[in-house]
Amino acid sequence: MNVLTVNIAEAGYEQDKPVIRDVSFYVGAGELVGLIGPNGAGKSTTVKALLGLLRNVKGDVAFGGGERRCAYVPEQPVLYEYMTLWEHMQLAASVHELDDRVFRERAGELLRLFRMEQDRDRLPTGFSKGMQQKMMLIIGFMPKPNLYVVDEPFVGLDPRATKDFLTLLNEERKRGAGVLMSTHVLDTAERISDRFVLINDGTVVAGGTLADVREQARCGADAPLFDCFYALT
Ligand SMILES: Nc1ncnc2c1ncn2[C@@H]1O[C@H](COP(=O)(O)OP(=O)(O)OP(=O)(O)O)[C@@H](O)[C@H]1O
Repeated sequence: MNVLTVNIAEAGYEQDKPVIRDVSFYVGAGELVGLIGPNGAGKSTTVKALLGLLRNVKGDVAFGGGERRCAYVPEQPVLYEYMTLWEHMQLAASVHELDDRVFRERAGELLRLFRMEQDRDRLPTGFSKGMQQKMMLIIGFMPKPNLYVVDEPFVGLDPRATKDFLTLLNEERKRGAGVLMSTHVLDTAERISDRFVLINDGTVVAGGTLADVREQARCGADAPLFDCFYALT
């Protein structure tokens, strides 16, 4: 079963000025798909298009797996200045209609995991960049969705937080959640992704497993993802 199927013919910010073209891929239940490509290639535009945040989209996007469809973890934290971490978490819980017992249980686990228990009643404007990013992850993980769309998670997180995040993501994948992860950190992407979608200049230039991508890039059987990326872009 696919938790996400994307068939975008065209999408962009202004009418008749498409930024991406012919972008098609899927994310199966339990799969992690790495969305990779150079700066300005169209990764964020693809993510915005599939989340329904762009007006000029031609094509179809289908979410599978029933309720609690999708959690989006943005690269730039989105936060309310006058709300504490705990209040942000409560807001997310109410948006996703979690009942209070489930909310408290998950909220406690997530605060513990990301070592933010001491910070729950603080305003996030006083948090470091990494702490703000952890806050976005906590909020994203709370509803236990079928699909996670995660934008560049590795840049602000320290090694310990990265490991905790990946551990949690793996647990979620075992439960059947799929993940679409946009990133520039290719060695990590290579290690954790089941498949890749490589975007360049607004369109998909390669896709599939690492072996598929190596073949499409005419790279050798041991070539790292970085070399394939370089060859294809
Ligand atoms: N709000 C916007 N309005 C108009 N054009 C935009 C807007 N945001 C991005 N673009 C254009 O869309 C193209 C693709 O940008 P996009 O942000 O999707 O790239 P990206 O692959 O996410 O890059 P990066 O790795 O740098 O984040 C670029 O040419 C960019 O200038």
